[in-house]
Amino acid sequence: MTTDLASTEDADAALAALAALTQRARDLVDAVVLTDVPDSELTAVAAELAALTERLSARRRTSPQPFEIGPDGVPRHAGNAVTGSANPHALPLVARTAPDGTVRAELSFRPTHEGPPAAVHGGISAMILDHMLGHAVAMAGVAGMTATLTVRYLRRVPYGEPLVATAEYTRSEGRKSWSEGRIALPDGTPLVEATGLFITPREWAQNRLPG
Ligand SMILES: CCCCC/C=C\C/C=C\C/C=C\C/C=C/CCCC(=O)SCCNC(=O)CCNC(=O)[C@H](O)C(C)(C)COP(=O)(O)OP(=O)(O)OC[C@H]1O[C@@H](n2cnc3c(N)ncnc32)[C@H](O)[C@@H]1OP(=O)(O)O
Repeated sequence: MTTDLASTEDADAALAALAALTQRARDLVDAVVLTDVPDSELTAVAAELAALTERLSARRRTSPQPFEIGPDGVPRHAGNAVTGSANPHALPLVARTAPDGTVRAELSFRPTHEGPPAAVHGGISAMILDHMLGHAVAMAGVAGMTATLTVRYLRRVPYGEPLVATAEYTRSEGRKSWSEGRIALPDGTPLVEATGLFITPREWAQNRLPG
């Protein structure tokens, strides 16, 4: 088994293996957050984890898996902190764009995302909305960096329950574009709303996308 993603022939298999490892790492984080085993067991597991970390570090990249446009024309970014299949920090969020340009993702937070007791941290909700709003402007053909993000927290965001995030591009003026979105209960009750200004850096506007 190789982890050398430079070889296109092995890239898909390596990415699948990395995604499987990443999911194990998420499961591990969840187990750490919720564990109630005795101290002696915590110490033993910590020693095993140190050994595993050393094995993974035998070969290290200098940055996460890159942003790329897949063979299907769909952008993917395995290393992304929100969507990345190869990033344990990612939910991962799977955002889909409808023909009308609306971006939609079904998601469920976990106890590891707790901020206030029994609720999701507001910064985590903002991160998801930042991504959703950024995705909406990107799908409108005006990808940009977040310049401002205004978040309104309407109701406590639960974890462990199915939720829906949606976002729409609203308008552009030159290199500035705006979008809006929300995280809601499946019945449409909004929990958090956001509006954002995204600015297309000069070099992207000249068709030099990042990556
Ligand atoms: C990361 C996206 C990759 C996209 C790739 C393409 C396709 C992808 C397809 C799907 C991808 C799916 C989702 C993508 C989702 C992304 C969401 C996450 C995005 C982030 O998580 S991203 C990290 C946080 N973000 C930053 O790290 C920004 C740091 N910053 C800068 O990189 C620069 O600062 C920049 C570029 C913002 C501006 O730089 P600049 O040099 O182009 O701007 P300049 O000074 O020329 O200003 C031009 C006019 O904007 C006004 N202006 C400037 N800044 C403003 C501000 N902050 N607020 C209000 N107005 C502002 C000026 O006042 C002027 O206005 P006016 O023309 O009216 O005078």
